[in-house]
Amino acid sequence: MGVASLPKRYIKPLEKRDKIGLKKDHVDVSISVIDMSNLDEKEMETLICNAAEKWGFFEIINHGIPLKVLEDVKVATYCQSQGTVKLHRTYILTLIFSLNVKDELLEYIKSSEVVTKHLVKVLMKGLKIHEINEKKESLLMGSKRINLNYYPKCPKPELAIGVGRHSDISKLTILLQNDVGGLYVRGINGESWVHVPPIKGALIINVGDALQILSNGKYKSVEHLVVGNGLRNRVSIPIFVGPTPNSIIAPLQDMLNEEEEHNKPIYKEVLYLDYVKHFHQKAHDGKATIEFAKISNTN
Ligand SMILES: O=C(O)CCC(=O)C(=O)O
Ligand SMILES: [Fe+2]
Repeated sequence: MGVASLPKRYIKPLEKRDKIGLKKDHVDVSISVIDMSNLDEKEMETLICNAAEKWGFFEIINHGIPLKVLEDVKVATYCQSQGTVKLHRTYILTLIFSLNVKDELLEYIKSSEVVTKHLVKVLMKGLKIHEINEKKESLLMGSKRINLNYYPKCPKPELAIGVGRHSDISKLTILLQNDVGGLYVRGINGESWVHVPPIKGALIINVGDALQILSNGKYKSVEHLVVGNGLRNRVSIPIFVGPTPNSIIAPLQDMLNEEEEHNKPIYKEVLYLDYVKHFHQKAHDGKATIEFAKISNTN
């Protein structure tokens, strides 16, 4: 799939184009790559919590999911996309879960369970929350959704709509990408866009809005976007880990009691399903969704 010239309907309006890579001098730092096999628990906690606070994004390697499981799910996604002819308005294909990829997906989801739980535990520890009971577990990881994204090579990637600036609404996203690249994260200065380099066997982890709300803003869900590639097809597979739809999300009470500087809640109680609906009501628009949960007058 892919076309020789980009049809008009896929072209992003001028005012919506982000200046990726134009200010080379701004792209001077990168997100952390955390080796999960090579650290003691304390060091790992520090690195993970710092990355979640500062960048909202990090990559993990040696996380325990066999390389073969990761490769198989990418190949299955790629193969699945080849039979599909219709692109979205955005020049991406989000594939519907299909029987052809079922085994690989189930294996991937199952294998990702241990590392997901570990990350959640570490991130909660960073909020001084040491016990995750059943109720909290359903709030933190009660739902999982997996997308299979296929970005066919694109004649004018910088013009195509692609995945616009947004933050994820999930609690945590576990993202697998192939070796093409194109995912950019908002840099900590709030201006630049920083490329998330593909690393064989790595998973990208990012904080979603639900975790920003639960942590009362301590962990950041950060804007990101995807630019297609002129020469090669890209595949990405995010697992969105989040609360169950009927959960009420709000800053976690136990953390408000513990943490001095985060004592005052800045987000109100919101039904997660309402939050999801609010997100889907509009086109991707950076960090606008989280305003929905903000307490408007914090004085
Ligand atoms: O394809 C990617 O790398 C990221 C996609 C994404 O941001 C999303 O599905 O929320
Ligand atoms: Fe995303």
